[in-house]
Amino acid sequence: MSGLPPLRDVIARHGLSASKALGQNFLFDEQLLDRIAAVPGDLAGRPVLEIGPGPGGLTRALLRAGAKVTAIERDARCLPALAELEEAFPGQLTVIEGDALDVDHDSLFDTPYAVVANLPYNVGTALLVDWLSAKAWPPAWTSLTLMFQREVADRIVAKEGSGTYGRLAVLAQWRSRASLAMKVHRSAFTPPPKVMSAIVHIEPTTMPEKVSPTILSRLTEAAFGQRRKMLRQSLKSVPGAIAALEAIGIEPTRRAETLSVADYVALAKELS
Ligand SMILES: C[S@@+](CC[C@H](N)C(=O)[O-])C[C@H]1O[C@@H](n2cnc3c(N)ncnc32)[C@H](O)[C@@H]1O
Repeated sequence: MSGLPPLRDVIARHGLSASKALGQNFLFDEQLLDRIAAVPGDLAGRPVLEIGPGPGGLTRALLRAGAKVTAIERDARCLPALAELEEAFPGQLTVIEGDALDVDHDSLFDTPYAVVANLPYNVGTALLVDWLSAKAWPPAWTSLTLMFQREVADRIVAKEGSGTYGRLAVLAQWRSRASLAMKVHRSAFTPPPKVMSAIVHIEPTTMPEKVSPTILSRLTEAAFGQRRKMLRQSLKSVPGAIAALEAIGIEPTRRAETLSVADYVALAKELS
């Protein structure tokens, strides 16, 4: 949008040197930021939770798209730059200073909300696991649009048979649809990180009936914990699992990564 100063100027004016400890790699390319903000679909008038707005590059793009953004940022140095955005888009932005891992996100919204974030790797994965483990399904979030290291993005969307397929793929796909929305080159960030990135987009689907999330989690933990072993060995620690394999016609000589997400769901259902 016209009227906003270039992001590089905002950073210089507020002295926002990127902090390595906070995993800060900023995006300045406003066209790229607009493309990321378009991934969740039309955001006009919709509530959005943004984690880690930093100097506000992605925040601007979300505001331009008409979203009503609630943003949680840990680095107090960024707040003056974000306050300028609050002024430029009256009534559209609320900023909360704090650690996103400590905030109850659902309590910030009265209606379902989309999540959009460019986060440091470890925080992003921890939050992703929390969002995907929501007790109520469908959850309060309508979609997750998240930047990850390319290798983590691959693990989230992986299909059976691939080397990156594991617990994270099953968790992200058993009651959601997860797709790789966009690859982002490391040179798009300032400073550039060592590795490539990608945006993953996740939407909840119908939760399979009569499947205990706890049992599903226990199964994938045991199976992928010893992914090179045959299931008859790796699943020994889960009571009833070997019999359940046979009951649904899965050869116990197979290995964890050969079972599809649907196979794990069927197995968990048999045990639930
Ligand atoms: C990779 S930078 C992205 C900044 C900006 N969204 C962009 O795309 O240019 C990550 C941001 O997350 C913030 N951050 C890191 N850990 C956080 C946490 N636990 N809770 C909230 N924000 C966090 C950092 O301070 C930083 O502003």
